[in-house]
Parts: sequence; structure tokens; C-alpha cells
Amino acid sequence: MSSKQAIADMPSEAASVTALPARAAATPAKASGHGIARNPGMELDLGWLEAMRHVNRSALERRVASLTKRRSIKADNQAAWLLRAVSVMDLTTLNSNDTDERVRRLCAKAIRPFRQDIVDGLGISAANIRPAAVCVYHPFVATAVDALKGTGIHVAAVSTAFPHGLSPLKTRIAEIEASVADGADEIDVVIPRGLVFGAKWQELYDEIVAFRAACGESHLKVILGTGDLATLRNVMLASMVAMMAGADFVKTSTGKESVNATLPVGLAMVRSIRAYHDRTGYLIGFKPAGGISTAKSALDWLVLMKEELGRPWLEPELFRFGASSLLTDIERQLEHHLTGHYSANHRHAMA
Ligand SMILES: O=C[C@H](O)COP(=O)(O)O
Repeated sequence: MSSKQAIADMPSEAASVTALPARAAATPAKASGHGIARNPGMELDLGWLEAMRHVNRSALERRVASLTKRRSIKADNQAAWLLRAVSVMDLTTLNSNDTDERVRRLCAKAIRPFRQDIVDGLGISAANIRPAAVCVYHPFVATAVDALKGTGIHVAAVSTAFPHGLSPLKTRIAEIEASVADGADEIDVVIPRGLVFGAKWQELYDEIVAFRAACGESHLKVILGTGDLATLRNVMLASMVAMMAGADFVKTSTGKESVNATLPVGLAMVRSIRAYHDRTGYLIGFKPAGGISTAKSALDWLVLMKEELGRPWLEPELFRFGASSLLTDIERQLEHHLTGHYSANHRHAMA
């Protein structure tokens, strides 16, 4: 199969794994394109958490090693999978020196993610492949909303005293409300990691319930800061509490911890998503973020999702990469795919 054919066939090429069945819509789908029944959450079930006593780290690591070693993506299909990676990307800028101008340039990159010669070479002009969202700090939400108007690209805001989550609860809730008022479609909140260390599950649950209420129709992604959580059991418990409290997505990292998204941690979260689905029927999204900057690592994550959860988790409704520099490497790899050589990073300007 030629790579152009593989690109045209991308949805079916990725469809070979049986997906978890989608639940019949229990809550109305969001008009702005999030077409999945939203997780309403459930009561905090401490007994369920208690039952999750043991997480077998070495089994998770073995599974990750086998998935990445015998990766099932053939060379001809790689360009198609890289385009898929772009379409599930939250193109992110979260820097202390962000400006309105920089955010406008990033939005322009989201609208036209590839150089015209790459678009023409791959034959993808009709496919309109773009990141799912642009992710910014609150002061830039209005700018991004304006720059992306009419494109269908969502605006995500990091909230709740990102990246540490350590301001008063009232302040964190007000921050969510302000981003929603400015037009954010998605809100990425961070949890205070101390609540996990103290096993203060009720407090964590209540905070996330309040975050969800403040989000209204905007979708809620809950960042666990997994690099700070010390154990995979903590990661799984925090994931479960976030889902019980009504998270639409669980997300690994802020990008500011010393350890960012890793595949074993991702697998632990994905297994929590599966367990939550088995019990409630709801499909929860997953967003690995932080340190995902190479096309190769993006492919590893996509394979993990395809093999563990199935086809629906290759769509932006249920999967996102949070990444500030991944698009640059993907563009370089696509150019290499077309021309056989690499160009310098500066030829693929981000913003
Ligand atoms: O949520 C997204 C992350 O902050 C992006 O992290 P990164 O800059 O390491 O790609």
C-alpha cells in the first residue's frame, strides 16, 4: 500500500482493534464538537479504592516494552499515523514569557500546521488536518478564541493555579469561571498533590466536583502531576477519584514536573479508564502531556491507546497529546518521508 493510500485509509487502518462499546448518550453532547456522552461522575466509592491495593509495576513495564518493541505500524503507514497524532494534539504554549502575539502566531500554526509543499506532497489539502486545540494560560484565552474563531479548533486553558494547584480553592474556581467566560472550550485543572499523599480522597473528590461545576459546558481535564505522585498506585487512585468526580479526561502531567508523561504511568491510567468504563459504561479521555516531543514517542503512545482501549481513543474526543514541540518533529518526519532528508528545525517554525 502506498503512503498516500495509507493516509486516505487512516480510519480503517486503525480500526482493527475491538473498541469498548460506546454508551448510549446519557447527557447531551456538547455543541462545539465534543460528541461523546459526558461522564456525570458517581459517588465517591472508598471501598473501590481500598480494593486497589496492588499495582504490578513490572507487569505494566513488560506490557509497555512488548507494545513498543513489536510496534505494528508499517513504514508506509507512518505518515498517516503522524497526521493522526497532529489531529489529536493540544498545541501548547505555557511559558512565563508568553504574549498575545506569540499566542496569535501559535494559533496561525494550528490553522496551517504544515508547509504547503508538505501538504501538496502528501495530498492532504482536502483532509484539513489540524490540532484539536490550542492550550494556553488564562490571560491568552480571549486572544486564542478570537484567532481560532470559525476554525473548529478548541481553546483549552490551564487553570487552578497551574502548575502546582496551591492557591485557595475559591481562587482556583474563580480562575476556571474566568476562562469559561472568555470562551475556553476545555479547562485543564491541576490537583494539589498533597491530597494524594495524605489519602484525602474526599477532599480531592469535592474539589474536582466543584471544578466540574465551574466548567459548565466546557470539558474538564484533570492533571494528576504523575511525576510527583511517587507510586503507580497513587496514580491509579487519583485517576479513579478524578473520574468519580466527573472528569472528562485524565491527564498525566503539567510539563513542569521533573518527570513527565511516561508509558508505564500512561498504561496505569489507561487501565483505570478501562475499569471505570467496565463499572459505569462511560468513556473517559486520556491526555499524556509533558516531554512528548518526538514523532517516535507519539507513535508509541498511539499504539498503546489502540492496543489497550481501541479505536475510539485515537480520536480527539477521547485522546490528546499535550505538547509544545511535537508538531515541529512531526513536520520534519513528514518532510523526510517525502524527500528522504531532514531539514533544520527552523524551517518548521512554531510561533
Ligand atoms: O500540557 C502540556 C504540557 O505543558 C506541554 O509540555 P511540553 O512543553 O513538554 O510539550
